[in-house]
Order: sequence, then structure tokens, then C-alpha cells
Amino acid sequence: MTRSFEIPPGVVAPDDYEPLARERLTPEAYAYYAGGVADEISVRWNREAFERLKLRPRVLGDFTDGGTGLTLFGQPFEHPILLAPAAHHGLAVPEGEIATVVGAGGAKAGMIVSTESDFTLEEIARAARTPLWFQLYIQHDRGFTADLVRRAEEAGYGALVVTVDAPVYSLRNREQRAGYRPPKLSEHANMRGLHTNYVAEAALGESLMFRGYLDVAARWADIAWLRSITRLPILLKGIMTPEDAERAITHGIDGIVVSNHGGRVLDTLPASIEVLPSVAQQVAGRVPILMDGGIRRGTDVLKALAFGASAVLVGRPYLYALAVAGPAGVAHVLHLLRCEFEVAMVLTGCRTLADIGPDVIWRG
Ligand SMILES: Cc1cc2nc3c(=O)[nH]c(=O)nc-3n(C[C@H](O)[C@H](O)[C@H](O)COP(=O)(O)O)c2cc1C
Ligand SMILES: CCCCC(=O)C(=O)O
Repeated sequence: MTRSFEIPPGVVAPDDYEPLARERLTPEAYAYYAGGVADEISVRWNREAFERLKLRPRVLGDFTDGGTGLTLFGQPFEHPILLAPAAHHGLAVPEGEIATVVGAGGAKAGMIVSTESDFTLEEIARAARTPLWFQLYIQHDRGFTADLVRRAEEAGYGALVVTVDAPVYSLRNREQRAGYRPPKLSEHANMRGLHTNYVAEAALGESLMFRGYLDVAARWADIAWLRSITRLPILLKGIMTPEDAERAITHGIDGIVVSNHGGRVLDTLPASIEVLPSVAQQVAGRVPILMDGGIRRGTDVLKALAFGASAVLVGRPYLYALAVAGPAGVAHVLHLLRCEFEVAMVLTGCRTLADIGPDVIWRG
């Protein structure tokens, strides 16, 4: 790092980074980070659903030997707040994901590295002092995809998070209005040399989706194939229904991420937190569930765990913090969330994560 990064005075809550990031990012980059698909209704619902949930306080508990530690797939984590996979940290600072992973290490937070990172997965792993998982987008070229998996294994990633809810770059009007253009797949650091002839474009009068593009998109058979080529734990990210959760389990996957992709793929999907209980009921403890979408406060983390998540992922808050204060910002925003979460645990009578259950939610 060649520059020093400082936390601006007055930043005391995760959301305090957002207006400052907006000033520092280009309008195109801000549109990419902040935006969702179409009218951004699911983006709003992710927040509103958390805001509607009330907590039930408990007093005078005994917190001896309490803590936030957990184990996922045999890997220890200090707390259940991980960095969600997000493409293009280089839009925030030139050091991109290298700065992010340093910040994640400072806050002892696990990080999920995106297929579409601006540094290679190997470069990020070399800079890491914290557990890393790799988020995989199954590419049209399955041989290339298998190579990515092999590279993630060799670089020491602890799990594969296969994102299954975005087979197509969806219609993000805010990005379009701001003039943001995503790079071509082969321009991404991890995907140099990738070739694909399949692009989701349609001339007037042509079909966008049903003219061959989906011939090479991932299907359930690809999950069975992935299962057969790696011993890494596999999570599917973007599961929103009990049926798909069940199907994932029958395909031998090890974990599920309940997510509407931060409202970036299909608008008017319900909030992730709203569907979490039905997925948790179906899964019934057979595999761990993680969730993301709209986590902005420690109380949101508590609510997600109360509804059956083992851990949560946070997206935009750390991207904004990265833009404002580099690795220091990332560490700080995660630390704020962890501190808020611990306070919420104590004030609802929870000594460890195992104590967090439906009882912490105020009913009626
Ligand atoms: C700028 C940005 C880029 C993202 N890129 C990816 C990605 O490459 N892969 C992926 O699985 N999810 C991606 N996501 C979705 C996040 O992993 C996560 O689901 C979402 O941001 C959670 O919602 P939140 O931002 O409200 O916390 C991205 C999200 C944002 C905001
Ligand atoms: C197909 C989407 C690519 C990156 C991404 O996941 C996002 O911007 O949300």
C-alpha cells in the first residue's frame, strides 16, 4: 500500500460510508455498486423486511465464556460475518481486492472472492491472512471452469460458492443510465484466455433468451459434475425456495446461501430474510445456511441467525468503506457490524451463537 487511509470523523455506523463513497466513486462505479435491477424494488425490500422485525429483549443474563465463534465445514471463524463475493473492487481503489483482503484480515472476517475480481485469485490468496472461499460462476467453457476450480484448490481456498441465480447479466437500468459497461468476460483477471461466442443480445424482432444463449448456461447436471471434480465443500448461492434447497441437497452440496443477489438480478423477488425461514424449515439442519441481502446493522445479523442462518454475508457496506478508506475502512465497517451484533446478542440474552433462536424475535 502506498497511500495512508483514514477513517473520516463522524463515521460511526456502517451506512455512514455510503454518502462518502458516492462522492469518491465515479458516477458509473457508484451506479454499479449501489444499483439493483430494474426499479430496485427488491433492494428496498431487503432493508424494509429487516426494519419490520422487532427484537425481544432479555435482562440479567450470565455471559460467562460467551462468544461469537463458529465452525463451518471444519473451518473456524471468529464471528459469523463474511464478505460477500463482489466483482470489481478496483472501481473503489486501485489496490482492489488486495486492499479488501487486508481489511478483512484486520477484522478477522472470512472473505468470498468473486470470479470477476480485478486481481487474480492467486494474488488475493497470497495477500490473505483470513479464511478465503472462492465464488464460482460456471463459464460456458466447462474446461475453463474446471481449471478455475483447480486453481482455487491449489491456492488454498476453503470452499466453492457457486452462484446459480445469474445466468445472464440482467437489465440494470441504473447502470445503463449512468453509462456503466461491464468488462468482457475474457478481460477479467481470472478469465484471461476465455472464449465464448454466446452473448445475450437481441436485435429488434429477435428473442433475447431463447435463441441459443441458454444452451450453454449452467444446469443441475453441472452441479453434479462439479461435485464429481472437487473435494472442496460446495455451497449454492442464490437459492430462494424450499424446492431448490431440497434439490441442492440431493445433488450433494454442502451449504446454501439464501440470497436475492442484493436485488441485482430479478426485481420484485422477496427479501432474502423473508424467505429464509421457509428454506431453513425445509433444510432442517442437514447443511448450513448462509444468507445475504440488506445486512446493514448488527441487529440484522442477529435476525438472520434467529431465522436459521449460521452466518451472513455483507456486500455493499464494505465496498463503500473500501472506496472511502481502503483496507482500514473495510476492517472498520466489519468491526462496527461485529460490535453491534455482540451488543444485540447480549441484550437479547444470547451467550453464544447457539443461543440465538426464534425467541429473540418479538412476535405479534
Ligand atoms: C457491486 C456488487 C458486485 C457483486 N458481484 C457479485 C459477484 O461477482 N458474484 C456474486 O455471487 N455476487 C455478487 N454480488 C452480490 C453479493 O454477493 C451479495 O449477494 C449482495 O451484495 C448482498 O446484498 P447487500 O449488498 O445488500 O449486502 C455483487 C454485489 C454487488 C453490490
Ligand atoms: C452476472 C453478474 C456479474 C457480477 C455480479 O454478480 C453483480 O454485479 O452482481
